[in-house]
Amino acid sequence: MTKERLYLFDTTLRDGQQTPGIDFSTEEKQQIAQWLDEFGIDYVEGGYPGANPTDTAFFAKRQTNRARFTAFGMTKRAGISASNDPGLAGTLASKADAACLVAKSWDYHVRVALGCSLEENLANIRESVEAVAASGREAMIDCEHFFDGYKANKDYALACAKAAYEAGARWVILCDTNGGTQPIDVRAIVEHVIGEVGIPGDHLGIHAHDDTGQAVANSLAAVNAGVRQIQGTLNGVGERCGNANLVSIIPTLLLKESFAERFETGVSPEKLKGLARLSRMFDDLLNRMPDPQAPYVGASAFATKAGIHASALLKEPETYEHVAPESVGNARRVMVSDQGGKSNFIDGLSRRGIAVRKDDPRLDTLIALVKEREAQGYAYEDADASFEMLARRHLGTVPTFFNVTSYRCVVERRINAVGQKIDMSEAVVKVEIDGEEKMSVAEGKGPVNALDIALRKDLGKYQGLIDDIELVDYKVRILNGGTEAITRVMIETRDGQGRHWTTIGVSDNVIDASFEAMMDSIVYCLFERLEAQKAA
Ligand SMILES: CC(=O)SCCNC(=O)CCNC(=O)[C@H](O)C(C)(C)COP(=O)(O)OP(=O)(O)OC[C@H]1O[C@@H](n2cnc3c(N)ncnc32)[C@H](O)[C@@H]1OP(=O)(O)O
Ligand SMILES: CC(=O)C(=O)O
Repeated sequence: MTKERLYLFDTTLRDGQQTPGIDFSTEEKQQIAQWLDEFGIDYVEGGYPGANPTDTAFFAKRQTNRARFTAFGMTKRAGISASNDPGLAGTLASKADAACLVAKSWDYHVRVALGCSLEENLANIRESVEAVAASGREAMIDCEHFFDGYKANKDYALACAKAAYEAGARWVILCDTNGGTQPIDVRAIVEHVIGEVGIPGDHLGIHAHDDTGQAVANSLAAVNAGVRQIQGTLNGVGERCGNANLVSIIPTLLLKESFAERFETGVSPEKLKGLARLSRMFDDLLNRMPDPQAPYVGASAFATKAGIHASALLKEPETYEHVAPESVGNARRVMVSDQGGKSNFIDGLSRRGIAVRKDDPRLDTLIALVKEREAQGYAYEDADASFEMLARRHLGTVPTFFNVTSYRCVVERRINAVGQKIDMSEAVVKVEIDGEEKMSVAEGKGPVNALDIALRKDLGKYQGLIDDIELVDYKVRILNGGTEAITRVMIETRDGQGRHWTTIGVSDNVIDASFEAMMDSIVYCLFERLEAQKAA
């Protein structure tokens, strides 16, 4: 069966820029446009030339190689010609291949927001499309509030779409601007536009907002009804609750039979394997934590804690995975926690090179130990190194490298003669190595930092093995309220080769919890490195 082409239109750099908290620089726009272009997106809407200096500068040259570089704009205002309209002039002066102009298609908006007659707005749409086409660019019209407009005055909304199409628009995009339309209505309205108005589906697009959490569903409903262009953004950024998330839509189109057997897009299965990376690079550029539960690409999208799931998953991954994680560049994670059974633990241990048979009684006692410690406040699912140390200690394979015989830390605030506050934290750690006691003293920015420095200052013969490690993240969580609270500390450590590991400590004393996590981190590092030396 011949597949129909679906066109992907990305508006991260335009509607995404309307997201509270997002403000791209020109360099960031260039980087994102390059990612989208290489990924196989058909249209990259780069912004609104003429509206601000960043977008005007961005459109001073073509920023994509393969994708059509698209400028946003709005239809000309009433009372002036297209050639004299300053807004349209910015769009037409740009180096864009295509222009997507927003047009009012809800009569209420024409009256209230534009303040012109319904007929004048139709003329503005026609003349603006003609001006774009005459400039040699591909013309597109975003029919703003199309679905709300259709419900309020069907004939007028349709007249706007028809005016754009008949004036030569390559694409007429039906926008759910306020994001409140339901998939069943999107489908019925799009079918009506195609069936009764006569605009073919391969000239129609959908632009959906996520105000009811259904922008992806609405986009797919529109495709099922016949549209062949989908507008959306990376990770669903966009005004208010965001736009349709292309990072969810694209794998659905490529991997779900009901779409994959009917359609093809510019994204190849090979490129799709870079989807998780693209999504994470974009979050990184935004300085945001990736959403672990993001469909397809989140760190938890193919993770399981549940013992019953892990048991089946390890026999046949398809039992609990709707698609293969590798197809989108993600990975399966079978985690160890109080929700796990033998399957989770055997998998977790074997990934760390620890072989334990299912009938080994030490496996049952290790599981019981983890569950008991999780009840006390530990959480091993993200503390990989502490889990490994716990398991290895339980199996009797971790030597005692050193003993901490005591530690102390002091926090002092002094007020000097001119009333300035001076904070000082000092720590003293005593360790015993091969019968010899060593004492280290350090000052730091706070007590945990001072303790960290003191603990790693002099570990005698082991010092060379830990010189390149540093504490890169420190998280504290209070597990119950009040001054008697139990505190959980998670520490992330990195070494000179860029390897990371996470350890955990739990105590009713935050310093003690921190110290436990730091100790696990150092012991884990020594264990790994000495084992590697033995194996070499
Ligand atoms: C649904 C969407 O997401 S549409 C995209 C929305 N994005 C943006 O607005 C971001 C970029 N916008 C801007 O930088 C500015 O709004 C500009 C430069 C475009 C215009 O700025 P200003 O000229 O100062 O106008 P202002 O922003 O106050 O108001 C918008 C004007 O556009 C008019 N307008 C709105 N939509 C349209 C349209 N489709 N066609 C013609 N005119 C329109 C409004 O009636 C209003 O005109 P008025 O000032 O005569 O009342
Ligand atoms: C054009 C647009 O962004 C909208 O209607 O939502």
